[in-house]
Amino acid sequence: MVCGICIRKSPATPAAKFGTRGSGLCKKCLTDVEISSPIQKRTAKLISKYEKQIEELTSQCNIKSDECSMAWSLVESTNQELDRLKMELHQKLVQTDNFEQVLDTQTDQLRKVSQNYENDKKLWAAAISNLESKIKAMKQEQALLSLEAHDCAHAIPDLSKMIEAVRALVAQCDDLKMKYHEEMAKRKKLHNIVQETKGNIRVFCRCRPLSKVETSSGYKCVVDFDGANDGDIGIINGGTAKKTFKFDRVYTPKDDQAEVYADASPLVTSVLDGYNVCIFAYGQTGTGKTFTMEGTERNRGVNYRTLEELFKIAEERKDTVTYNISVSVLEVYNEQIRDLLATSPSSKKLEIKQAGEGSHHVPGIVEAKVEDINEVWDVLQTGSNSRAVGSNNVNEHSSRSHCMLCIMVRAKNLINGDCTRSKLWLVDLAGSERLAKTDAQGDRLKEAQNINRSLSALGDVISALASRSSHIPYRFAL
Ligand SMILES: Nc1ncnc2c1ncn2[C@@H]1O[C@H](COP(=O)(O)OP(=O)(O)OP(=O)(O)O)[C@@H](O)[C@H]1O
Repeated sequence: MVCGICIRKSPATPAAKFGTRGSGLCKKCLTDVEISSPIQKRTAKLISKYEKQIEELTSQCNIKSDECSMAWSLVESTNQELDRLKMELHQKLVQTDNFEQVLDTQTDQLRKVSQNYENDKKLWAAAISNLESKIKAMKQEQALLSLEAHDCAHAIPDLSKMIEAVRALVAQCDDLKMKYHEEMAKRKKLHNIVQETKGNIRVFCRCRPLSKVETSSGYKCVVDFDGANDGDIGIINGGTAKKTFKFDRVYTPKDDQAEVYADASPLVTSVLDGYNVCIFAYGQTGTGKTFTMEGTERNRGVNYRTLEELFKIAEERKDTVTYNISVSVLEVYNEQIRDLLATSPSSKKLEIKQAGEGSHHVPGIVEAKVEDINEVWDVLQTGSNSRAVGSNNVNEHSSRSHCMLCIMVRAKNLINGDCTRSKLWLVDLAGSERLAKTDAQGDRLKEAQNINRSLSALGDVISALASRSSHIPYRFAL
């Protein structure tokens, strides 16, 4: 800070004025006192001296006053300059503050950037070290590969020999494959020729053992199995001569389900080869048709074993043939066909239509696609349940209805593209006993007549087929 100093001219004080006549004004009492002449002279001298001094002082004072004035204006201009500088300083301070803020922000940013940089640096350092170790490993691998390549280069002549050998093997394999397929085709043909030679129609006879009830009631077996191995059975009927019947094969009561199935088994191969096959059980009520075809859970019959074999062979052939298998189950009762797989009863009457020579189908019947034996068994259970629902007494009903299981096989040979369609019918016919013996009336009579008609028509068809007749009377059945 610069302070201002004000210097002014002092007002004229009443100084003692001395008269010319030797008197003067006393300063203390301001009275005019008489002054003697030497004093007067000395006083005048002093006065003159003082006056000179006063003049000098006054001029000095004026000079000082001018100097002061100049100094003052200097001070003022200095103050103004100072104010300006202050302002400037203030602005600079504000600017500095702003700069500081900007600096702080930039410092923060810089710190963050620097932190990120540090982090990135660490990451990159880790990545680089990782890459370095990978490069090292790769270099080692490359060195090993170089060695191997080096070895391989030596082995190239051997390799060429091996390639030649492999080519020869592949050619041999192709040749063997071709031969295999030729042999397979021959086998298929021969297999089916064998089946035909055995007879397109084969009749097997199975005699069940006497049941406990029959034994305890005193019944005795009247069948003579002496010629069973040659397909002969004799019926001993009281005193009359033994009647002998010839079959393709006879199963005695000792023969179990597996033995019975053994003869049906080759027919499964025929079905998968594209041939139609029908296996049916015919006989009086209670003779064991259902036991032979269906069997029990512990003692499976022809149906289950056939299907099991069918899927087994299909699986074995899966590399060369794809099979598409579906199943239909129907019941024929009183000349009416009932679809046992239909979920809702249909008002439409199902009919058998001839699709080609010896080939028939039932339009509208459910064909359930099956992938394995378990699925087939589920389908069969559905059919069986449906049969039970259709009757109050399923056993009583079943012996008077024909139950037909149809397995449709569509095959595609993956090697030559050949496609075949074939059907396997497994039929449990109605009991034939009532044909001759029943004296039933009403509904039972109608049932008996229908069974009679259908079994007789079946007999006609079979004998026409057996005699290779030009006309097969399929249309009389149903
Ligand atoms: N080979 C056999 N060994 C043991 N038991 C058998 C044999 N065959 C049939 N049975 C038994 O005899 C009884 C009658 O058999 P099944 O019901 O199969 O006769 P069916 O001919 O089908 O009769 P239906 O014509 O009434 O349907 C059943 O209890 C069955 O278990």
